[in-house]
Amino acid sequence: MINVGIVGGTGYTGVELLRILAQHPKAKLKVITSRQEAGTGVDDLFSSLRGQITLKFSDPLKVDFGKCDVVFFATPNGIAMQQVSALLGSGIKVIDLSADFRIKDVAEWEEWYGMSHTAPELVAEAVYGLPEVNREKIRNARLIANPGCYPTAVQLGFIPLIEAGAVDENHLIADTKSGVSGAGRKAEIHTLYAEASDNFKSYAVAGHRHLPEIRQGLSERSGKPIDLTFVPHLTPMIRGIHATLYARLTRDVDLQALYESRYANEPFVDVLPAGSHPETRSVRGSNFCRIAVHRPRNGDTAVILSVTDNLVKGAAGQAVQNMNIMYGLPEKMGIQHIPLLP
Ligand SMILES: NC(=O)C1=CN([C@@H]2O[C@H](COP(=O)(O)OP(=O)(O)OC[C@H]3O[C@@H](n4cnc5c(N)ncnc54)[C@H](OP(=O)(O)O)[C@@H]3O)[C@@H](O)[C@H]2O)C=CC1
Ligand SMILES: CC(=O)N[C@@H](CCC(=O)OP(=O)(O)O)C(=O)O
Repeated sequence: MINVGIVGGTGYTGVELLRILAQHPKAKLKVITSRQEAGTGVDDLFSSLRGQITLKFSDPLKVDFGKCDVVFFATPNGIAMQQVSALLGSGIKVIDLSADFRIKDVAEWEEWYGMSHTAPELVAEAVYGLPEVNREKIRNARLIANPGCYPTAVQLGFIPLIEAGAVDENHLIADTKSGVSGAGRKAEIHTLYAEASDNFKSYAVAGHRHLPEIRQGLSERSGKPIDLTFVPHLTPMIRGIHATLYARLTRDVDLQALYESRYANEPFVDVLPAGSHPETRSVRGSNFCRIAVHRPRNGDTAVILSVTDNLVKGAAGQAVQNMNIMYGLPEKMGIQHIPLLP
């Protein structure tokens, strides 16, 4: 069994980790923290977990992770980096769902995240937890930087085109939509029901912190710098990411064949039949990324549609996928949930 700790067990990604790991055949939850709910029974706060988890939330400042093999951080940016060094030093592996270790250029990270990095020496070692790209590195990693929700959907959508060198890589466009749970389980005006339930809006058009993460990942696939315009939107739904990606083709390519070939052996990337329009509800609660490719009027613009559940493939499910790989388990173990329909 893998003894697991979760820091931040009451947030949306933390609760998704609880949902998944409570039924994971090889995971044993040992520590779950929450400052606000310390001492409360997990299943008292989340009745859907009744009969699944008997632990109480621990105070993160008083907890001993010594009995854990791996600790997941489902905490705001800037928290994991304060604790990872000590955990690694104790032989405990870390899977960080925050952005603390995703961007290799520490100065760039500090600029976008507005804080000084307290563990810069670990950034180089951290493995970016996108299995479709880094599976072999993930196998032997001590520290995983789990990708963000938008970067997961956008990179999986663009990667086959970038690897094939088939597009103008300096004028990529990512038009992305997220459910409100992407903002986290905290009281903010813009995520209140009265504000978000009957509204649709773009935000951070001038620059979103996922831009450097996506640029880093796609530039690595290309072997040279790429650039893209990334525009996120907040949609009146709870969970889901829908990315509409645009790229100008620089040579003729059979998009359907390219994507089917690239993702043929990927357990969680589903390339839909030609002409499809993937819906976020088709991945709700599951670890799948469903992709459809289009070339309107057979012109020189590729339109790629990519959908994920921001809390699963965009966060907790991908984190457990990475854990499975790190521990030599079947990659789909514990994350084979079929989406809830309709
Ligand atoms: N929501 C999403 O779709 C995605 C989120 N992420 C990232 O994952 C991380 C978690 O996101 P999300 O679950 O939405 O966040 P939430 O705001 O929903 O939850 C945050 C959790 O962290 C705990 N926490 C807050 N501050 C501290 C602290 N100083 N020390 C220890 N624990 C703390 C909170 O509990 P308490 O305050 O009681 O301790 C809570 O359990 C973030 O970095 C986010 O950017 C990544 C991909 C997708
Ligand atoms: C709707 C919404 O607010 N989404 C969040 C995405 C949060 C996320 O993915 O977290 P990381 O920054 O750790 O990747 C945002 O746009 O900031």
